[in-house]
Amino acid sequence: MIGGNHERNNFSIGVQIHDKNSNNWFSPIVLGTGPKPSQGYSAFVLEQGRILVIKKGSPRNESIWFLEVDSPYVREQKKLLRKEVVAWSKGVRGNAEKPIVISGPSGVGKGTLISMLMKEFPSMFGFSVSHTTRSPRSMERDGVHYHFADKKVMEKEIKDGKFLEFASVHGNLYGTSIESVEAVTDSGKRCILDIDVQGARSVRASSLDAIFIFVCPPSMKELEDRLRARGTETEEQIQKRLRNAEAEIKEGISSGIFGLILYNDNLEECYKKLKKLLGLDEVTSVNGVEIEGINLPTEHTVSKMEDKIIIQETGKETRNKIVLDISSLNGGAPGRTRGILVDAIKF
Ligand SMILES: Nc1nc2c(ncn2[C@@H]2O[C@H](COP(=O)(O)OP(=O)(O)O)[C@@H](O)[C@H]2O)c(=O)[nH]1
Ligand SMILES: Nc1ncnc2c1ncn2[C@@H]1O[C@H](COP(=O)(O)OP(=O)(O)O)[C@@H](O)[C@H]1O
Repeated sequence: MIGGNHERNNFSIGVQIHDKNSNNWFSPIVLGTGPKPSQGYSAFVLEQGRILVIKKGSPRNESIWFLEVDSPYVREQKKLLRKEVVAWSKGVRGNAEKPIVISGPSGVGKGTLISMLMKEFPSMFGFSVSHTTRSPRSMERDGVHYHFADKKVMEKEIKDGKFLEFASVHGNLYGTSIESVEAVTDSGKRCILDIDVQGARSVRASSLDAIFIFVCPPSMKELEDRLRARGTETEEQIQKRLRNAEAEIKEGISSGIFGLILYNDNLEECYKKLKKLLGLDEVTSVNGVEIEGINLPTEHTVSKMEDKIIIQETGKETRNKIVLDISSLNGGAPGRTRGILVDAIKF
């Protein structure tokens, strides 16, 4: 049962599950940010364990939602949390392209390449801001480069299921919170994750459908030079990072986690290759492609024909129709956003 909760001024709608066998109602753990209560809803049970919820009278990009009740993502979370779990995903227009995981040894140039990508395509990519227990470098800002976290607090949040993945790297705890990925995908942008090989392995084993890129240095000597030239670590920290680098490179190249391997010798050349891998080499526009919100007429009727949902405007002379192609559901991050193809037909 999905329902509003106006009386208690709780501004998100609640979910309850009815167990037919025991005739009991219970409240599952609800992951993701759900829709706010509205005047009316239409709902359809879809294949793959999802319920499509369409809200009436909603502002732009607030009207299409999926409650995932038995999707692969939800099944995985149920196992992890050992409780009943459901997850909200927001429907966004377009393909909600796959998130990009970038790994590589410290100092290889991951951060530099990601900054170049975000600068050239600001509306296309968003960075997943990780949590870490390491101290900030002088140029780093909390909430922008990392969420600098207290170890105890972060460990508790990991236990509570708030993290997509986490790992201990160079003696500190690092992790990607569900909320960080959600913040990027909710804005319709393609998410970039800069995480280590262990984190990439966890993401690979999860149901997050991502592409995996490993960045390699031209040599260990060059890696050492870059780390020293960056000047952000003490000698002891540099030594630790170099010791870890050899194992990381070996695993990165031979584990089969990474479908794409990129050598960062000449920076400009490497950046060009990265753009080519992401299919961006032909893109000349600075703003790239935007995934637009889905804008529905306030007053409408909803019907379902095979795998199309038809939303028809009512109460006006121009009766606009919007067709959602639910067979097109793909990409995005489960439990956050789902891409959906939308056709608008004007009469
Ligand atoms: N698993 C995991 N690794 C992360 C995360 N965030 C950063 N890392 C990795 O932690 C390592 C150290 O990162 P950082 O301290 O910023 O140093 P840098 O790589 O030398 O810039 C790098 O390999 C990052 O890719 C995360 O959320 N999860
Ligand atoms: N291809 C390259 N050639 C020379 N220096 C580079 C190259 N790529 C990155 N750098 C420099 O190497 C240092 C480490 O890069 P950074 O992006 O911080 O690495 P990471 O995020 O992988 O730890 C930075 O000072 C950066 O300017």
